[in-house]
Amino acid sequence: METYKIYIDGTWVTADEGSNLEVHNPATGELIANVPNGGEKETKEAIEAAHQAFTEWSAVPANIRSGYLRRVYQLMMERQNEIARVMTLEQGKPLKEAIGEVHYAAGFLDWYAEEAKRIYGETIPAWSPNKRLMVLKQPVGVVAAITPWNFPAAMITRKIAPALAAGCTVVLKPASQTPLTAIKLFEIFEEAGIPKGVVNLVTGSAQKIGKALMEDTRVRKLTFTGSTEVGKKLMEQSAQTVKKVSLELGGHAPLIVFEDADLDKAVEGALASKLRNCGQTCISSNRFYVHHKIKEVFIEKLKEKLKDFKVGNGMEEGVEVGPLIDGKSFERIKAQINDAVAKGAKIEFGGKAEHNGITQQGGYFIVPTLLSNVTGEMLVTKEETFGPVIPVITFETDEEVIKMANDTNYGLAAYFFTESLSRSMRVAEKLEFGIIGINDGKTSTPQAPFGGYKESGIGREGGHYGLEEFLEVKYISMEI
Ligand SMILES: NC(=O)C1=CN([C@@H]2O[C@H](COP(=O)(O)OP(=O)(O)OC[C@H]3O[C@@H](n4cnc5c(N)ncnc54)[C@H](O)[C@@H]3O)[C@@H](O)[C@H]2O)C=CC1
Ligand SMILES: O=C(O)[C@H](O)CS(=O)(=O)O
Repeated sequence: METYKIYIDGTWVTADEGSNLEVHNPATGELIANVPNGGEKETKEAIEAAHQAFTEWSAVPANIRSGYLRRVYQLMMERQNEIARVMTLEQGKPLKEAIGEVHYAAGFLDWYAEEAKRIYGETIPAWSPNKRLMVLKQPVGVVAAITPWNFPAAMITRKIAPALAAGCTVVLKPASQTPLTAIKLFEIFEEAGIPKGVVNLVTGSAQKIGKALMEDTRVRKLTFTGSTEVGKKLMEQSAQTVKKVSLELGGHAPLIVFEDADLDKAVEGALASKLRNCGQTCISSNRFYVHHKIKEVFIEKLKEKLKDFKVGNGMEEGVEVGPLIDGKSFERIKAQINDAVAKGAKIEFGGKAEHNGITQQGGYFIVPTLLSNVTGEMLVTKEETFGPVIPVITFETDEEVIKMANDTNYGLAAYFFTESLSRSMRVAEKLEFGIIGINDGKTSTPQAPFGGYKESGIGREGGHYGLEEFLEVKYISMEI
């Protein structure tokens, strides 16, 4: 069994205590690797390395920093099969989807290699003839990045690419379920020649590593992707040293099918936004609001398509829906389905939840489950699902469905299908969500701002917005 190392100050090292964390294959439960169980000591060493490297790295000319990012992009694309295979082994997503994620993740390097060269300041006309006013953009400093298990490559590059482009240095703590993809990326960072201390990787106790990062005044920025619950905890901890924060948190996306929708487009969009990564994404549609006049035909069309989806081990040819990440997710989703049925929902398709019983660390599969007669009293309409469940709720008027769609503390993504231009603008403006898909269930792309309203987070990642999160604005007033 391979035991990997963590990357601190340009060196691969083990954890001081010598203990390791196990990594399991969620499709089979088998143990696939060990990684260092790092804690406060390793985290402080990583922060010191990033702090020491910052002065030099932030002074590297933008076009040189851009060159490093470009080299990382090239190496990721050359190694895409190797990275994808590791991702499927530790996260479970089908290999084809893993390749897609590597391309998406590399896309942030491609985008920020260019953005690095366009960090412009400005001059401002002074009101006094003997004054000159100007604005500089400067890197915020040492960045703490904490990432989730569901997109083990893209959530890392969506943070590290803009951070390096801005001239920041980084300490990353990846999810304990998916450290191997992070290690692959750091092998590439090293091969691309990124100077020692600029990027640092620590695996181990989330609480200990998080606490050390949040308490340290040298860490000036937290960028976090994960649950709203953990995001709130980290936001509280970062307040003690007033760090800048970017939080990409949970979601509970509505998907609305209006009476005039192109139903084939709506079915395609619904499945794309629902079954990607087995529904384990923060922007997956969670609530399907369908106009009552087209509900039956929509459900029949969905059922027809669902029959084609093969559930199984992501390494197998043709599998499109992999396993859930762990037993906790499996139990939560089963409970949501059972709660809905107990309160009157009908299982139109799926509903079969099976565990191959090998270990508690894996083998959890849920067949995509389509529920009708769903009402607002059911858990599926209130709690984030993070799994392949499609609850269908009917509506009659635009005002009614917008009210229901907005009735959540989340505000990340929302989708709707209509052929009316005026309805498109009216509804898009009234939905309280940071990402809106109109006749489109696949909205994520490196050049666009990703982020949410309300308890789905603070700040944006991607596009030029994502770079601003790692920059300070400095105002200079000069008397001449
Ligand atoms: N808005 C977005 O872009 C995304 C949101 N999510 C949300 O995250 C959840 C699922 O992902 P998970 O990884 O299970 O979320 P999670 O919040 O449990 O973990 C996310 C990361 O935080 C770390 N962490 C957990 N407790 C911590 C603590 N006390 N201090 C420091 N770090 C800590 C974990 O080890 C992991 O690296 C879902 O709610 C999903 O909606 C997930 C991915 C993307
Ligand atoms: O973890 C997630 O859900 C991602 O942020 C969604 S995406 O950006 O990979 O689409």
